[in-house]
Amino acid sequence: MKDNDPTGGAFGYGLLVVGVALAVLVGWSVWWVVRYLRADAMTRQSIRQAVRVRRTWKRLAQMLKLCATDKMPTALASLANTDGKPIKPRILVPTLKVTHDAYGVIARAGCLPGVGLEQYQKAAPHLADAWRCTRVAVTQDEPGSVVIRGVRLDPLKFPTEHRPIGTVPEKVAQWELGVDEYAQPVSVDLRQVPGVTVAGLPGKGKTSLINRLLSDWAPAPWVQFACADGKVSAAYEGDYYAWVKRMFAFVGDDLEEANKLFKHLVDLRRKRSALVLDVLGVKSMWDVGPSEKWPLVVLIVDEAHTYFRDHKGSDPKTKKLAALAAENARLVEDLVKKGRSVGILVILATQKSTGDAIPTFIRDVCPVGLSFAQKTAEAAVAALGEDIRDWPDANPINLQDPAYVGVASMNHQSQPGFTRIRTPYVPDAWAEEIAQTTNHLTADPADLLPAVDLTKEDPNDDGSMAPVAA
Ligand SMILES: Nc1ncnc2c1ncn2[C@@H]1O[C@H](COP(=O)(O)OP(=O)(O)OP(=O)(O)O)[C@@H](O)[C@H]1O
Repeated sequence: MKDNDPTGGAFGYGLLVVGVALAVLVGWSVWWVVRYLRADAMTRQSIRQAVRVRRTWKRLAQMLKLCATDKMPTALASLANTDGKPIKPRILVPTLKVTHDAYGVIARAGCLPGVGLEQYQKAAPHLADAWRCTRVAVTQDEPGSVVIRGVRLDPLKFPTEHRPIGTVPEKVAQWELGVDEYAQPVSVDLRQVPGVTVAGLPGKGKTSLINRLLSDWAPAPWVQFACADGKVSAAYEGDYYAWVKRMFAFVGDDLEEANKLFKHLVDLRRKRSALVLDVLGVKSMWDVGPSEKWPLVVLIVDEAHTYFRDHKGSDPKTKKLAALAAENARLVEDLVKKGRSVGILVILATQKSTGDAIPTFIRDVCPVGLSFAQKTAEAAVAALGEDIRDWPDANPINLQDPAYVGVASMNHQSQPGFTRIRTPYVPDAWAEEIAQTTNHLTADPADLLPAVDLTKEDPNDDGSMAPVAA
């Protein structure tokens, strides 16, 4: 009887398995083809690169000495070895999982006895050659494997754009900056940071960088902005015109006006210092985070040298300007040195990189520094500090090529070295849209505080006036 034929049943079952396997294979191939066809030209190249990397890995790993040799036979091999011949040592090839993005490949490679981070890092230049990458970096984020990032194209040379989404950022005071030389996102946590300096030759992207911070943060009720733009006499002449209504204060290049603004902010700093414990119940605002009632205050000082530069001359007008500049520097120093715990952040930008553009006593207390292209090694040092001399690859004097407009070198006091970042361009129209939809959030942070008497003298404060809660 045909129905009871066991070979027939096994055959049918086998056909079914083959059919399912074929269907899976076809489904998987279609998925890949669709993915490939939908990708842009750069990503397609990366997909082909990833296939090549996977295909050649076994051979390449052996040639680059990234394999290990296991001379000890396994129990199974010993059992199977009935003819008594010596058992061949096993060559262990590290596992490799490869993914891709527009810039190149990201591979996770397994570690083996004697083959770890150090060996992979040594092999990185050869991996770059074999995989046809501009750069390869090897890092380790967990024991047992390493991440190999290979970029076929230099992400620093590809201009990008950023469209702000107009919603409150998920993370408080997180500054999304762009991508590094391996196309990895770079952001800086500006909580607890009192000052940031931004330097660079004209037209290299300083304003666009600050525009992004404004666009991303403006929808948040926990932030208020003030701006001193030394490039213009009136707001409508400059880059921040669209933002004026989202700012509780704006001044142009008038030193006296700027002086008034800085004094207002120093008063705010002193009031907040007097009130922080009473109002927030903590000594530092960052213990509870900024809020609508106690917002983070961001002061942008663009073309900072306008307000601080030395005025030389003995006529009364020059003397007055010199005195104002000196006082401005002292006031801004106060904000940077004492503003952190009460939620004040100062961002200073300048085209000029000399000691009087951003006085070194202010620059050195700003934990984050960024510099776009610079013309001379001295200017790079003035912008980023002496350490930049030890990091020639990251030196902003190498960013003068027009392809690097929008690329900055950054140092952060919490980590050694410098990171080069491709910052995106934020077209004015997109920034204006955000400014318009968020200007109802503007409030002067001083108006949000209870009254404080700032005139009482505190004998413990070096003879200066200290505020006393009223
Ligand atoms: N991140 C960027 N990517 C690509 N192009 C950019 C970027 N940032 C700025 N640009 C281009 O450079 C021009 C000048 O940029 P921006 O005004 O930001 O420079 P700046 O350094 O602030 O100059 P200045 O010191 O004169 O104010 C922009 O209009 C834009 O065309």
